Amino acid sequence: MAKLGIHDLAVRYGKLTAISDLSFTVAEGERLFISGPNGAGKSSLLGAISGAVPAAHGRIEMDGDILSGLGPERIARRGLSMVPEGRRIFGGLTVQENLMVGTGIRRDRAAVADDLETAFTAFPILRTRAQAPAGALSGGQQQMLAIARALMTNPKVMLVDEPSLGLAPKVVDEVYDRLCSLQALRGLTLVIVEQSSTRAARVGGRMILMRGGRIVADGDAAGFAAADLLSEAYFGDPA
Ligand SMILES: Nc1ncnc2c1ncn2[C@@H]1O[C@H](COP(=O)(O)OP(=O)(O)OP(=O)(O)O)[C@@H](O)[C@H]1O
Repeated sequence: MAKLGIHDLAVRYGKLTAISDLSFTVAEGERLFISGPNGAGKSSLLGAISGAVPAAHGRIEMDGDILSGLGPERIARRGLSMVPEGRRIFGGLTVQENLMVGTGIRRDRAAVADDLETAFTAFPILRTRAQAPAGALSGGQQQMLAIARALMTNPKVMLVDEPSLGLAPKVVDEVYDRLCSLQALRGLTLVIVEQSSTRAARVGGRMILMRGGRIVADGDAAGFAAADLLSEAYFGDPA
């Protein structure tokens, strides 16, 4: 059974259709990149999966259970967490306080302590800066904090919206290294919005290319760089 199933999804904002007729599945442990130009509907897709954006139509399933309509908190409880675009960390809170923010929904306090330790082990800089205000971290460190915070709800599926945004290429390398190690360690299923298809090809995985709220291509990220599919998606006539 697929870990995630998206069936005939549509998202609308008033009269504007951001996503229509979108269907795909994600296997357990898969790394899926969602790419495409600005306004393609990538963030709306992640929003719909995480429950932050209501679907106008269609069905979203995790492990065969319907998530649609549950709302973000109940979806998070089921094991799906989101690293939002722009990180959205709380600059005035300490690094450790940021990590603890989402754990209120968990009753297993001993496991929360274990997960804090895992986060600190995965991102040693966060341990070093645990009591520092999160606003004092560099952009790359804030991205690590946002990823570590999403881990604190013990997810099985993690959605990551544009982790590269505003970061230098070397820092992006480091962010992806950590993300991939965590994926291997935890058996996570990852869905990552990544504007740069070259980056996706370098990291490796499957890639779905969106344009105008629809899927225009779906395949191995490494294969995309060579094909004309990308320029077609970015510059060709809308489907
Ligand atoms: N809250 C909103 N209200 C109205 N329209 C919205 C809203 N959010 C997104 N849109 C519109 O929906 C369409 C898809 O936007 P979305 O942000 O999902 O695309 P995207 O591929 O993530 O783009 P970007 O890379 O610029 O973030 C765009 O036309 C956008 O202007």
